[in-house]
Amino acid sequence: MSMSSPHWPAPVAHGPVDATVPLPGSKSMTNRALILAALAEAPATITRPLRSRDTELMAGALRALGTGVGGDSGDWQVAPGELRGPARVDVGLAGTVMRFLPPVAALASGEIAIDGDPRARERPMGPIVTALRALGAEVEDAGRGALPFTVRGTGAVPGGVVTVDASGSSQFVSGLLLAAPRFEKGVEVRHEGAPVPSAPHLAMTVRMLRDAGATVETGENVWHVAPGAVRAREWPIEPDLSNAAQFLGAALVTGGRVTVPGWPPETTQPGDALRGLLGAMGAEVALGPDGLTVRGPGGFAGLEADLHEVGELTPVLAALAALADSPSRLTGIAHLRGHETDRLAALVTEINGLGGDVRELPDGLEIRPRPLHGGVFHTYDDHRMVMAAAVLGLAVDGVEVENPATVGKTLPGFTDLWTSMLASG
Ligand SMILES: O=C(O)C1=C[C@@H](OP(=O)(O)O)[C@@H](O)[C@H](O)C1
Ligand SMILES: C=C(OP(=O)(O)O)C(=O)O
Repeated sequence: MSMSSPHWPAPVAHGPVDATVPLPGSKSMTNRALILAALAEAPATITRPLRSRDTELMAGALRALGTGVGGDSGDWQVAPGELRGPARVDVGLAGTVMRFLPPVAALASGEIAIDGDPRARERPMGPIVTALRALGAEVEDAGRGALPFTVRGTGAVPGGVVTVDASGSSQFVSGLLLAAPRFEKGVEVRHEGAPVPSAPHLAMTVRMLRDAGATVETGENVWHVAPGAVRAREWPIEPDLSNAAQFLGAALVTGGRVTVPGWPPETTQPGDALRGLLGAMGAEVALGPDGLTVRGPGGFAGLEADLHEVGELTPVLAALAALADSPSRLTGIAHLRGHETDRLAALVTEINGLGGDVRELPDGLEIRPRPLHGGVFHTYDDHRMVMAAAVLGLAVDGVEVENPATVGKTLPGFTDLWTSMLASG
């Protein structure tokens, strides 16, 4: 369970920010690297990993299965071991752990009991459970296709072809693919259903598998991973570009400048789409050797965008939209109802609670800017609700953020980073 903490008064910006904000590593890359390193033939190092609740949970889960994951606060040294139970795995509220770990547990011998936070039991899991069974693993649940469940491993999984409906989460596909080289026949995942969200995250899975020496072929709604060894290699982790959203957004809200150093010239991270999205809102965006610099011209426009591929950017973009000069329409994000919380409902309730005008659409949000007032902003154990609240607080006096510590899911030092950014204005 995440700890709750006293309300955080989100600071108002009293002038344009002018700051360089180095960011910790990507959650999505760190948790993929941990899985691939645990499945590899030899020890390897993950450099500049994210150390946060979600990644510590992944490290803990892999340790519980017999993997060595060492290193106090910086790099992680991963020593693959024989995967075995009995073990208990806590996935917290981490989508990457609840969807990526069970296929690894299926490779272990013994019973692996998997559970998480109360909300984790409500997040969609059915396609992973059904697919693992179809691939030859034994999974015992209460018939709900949800957490908690137990994987009874025999030390090997036959693998083969499986059809899933991954319209609810790309992580169903990624989870099956990441462990697939170690399945006896490899795995071919075929998707049937409404479109799979989060294409960049799928590209990240394929890229990192290939970086580990796996043979991966992809087509439309089909991914094939051949059986084979997973190569040990160093995993350098890029800064988390999705976690850049609120800092870069602060440049837009205050008419200031924010630079995020280390922004990769080419990446599979969805946060890279911020360049185009913030540009469409009127930001001046420059990618160079110093990193990504965003400058706000003063006022800024709303956004009409399909965020299906970059859903995790929604909470911060919605907060920006509430402060913009014109209305916004964010679509393609029905699947956010299954995220840390129902993000569409949470954003409507909390922004409207401050006097906003946000309406829920079948697949998104319509946001009409209005003068906002202070009040308590509830965060529903969702790190990105804390980030969204901070953006609103830049321009609205008296925003009190409930349980700010929940931001530690992916960015434990957030409030300090935020305060330092404002201090350097
Ligand atoms: O694979 C990943 O690392 C992720 C995939 C996405 O999940 P969904 O496709 O469920 O939105 C994203 O929202 C999540 O934050 C991280
Ligand atoms: C949806 C998110 O996380 P998770 O990996 O738990 O799905 C997110 O970080 O916005």
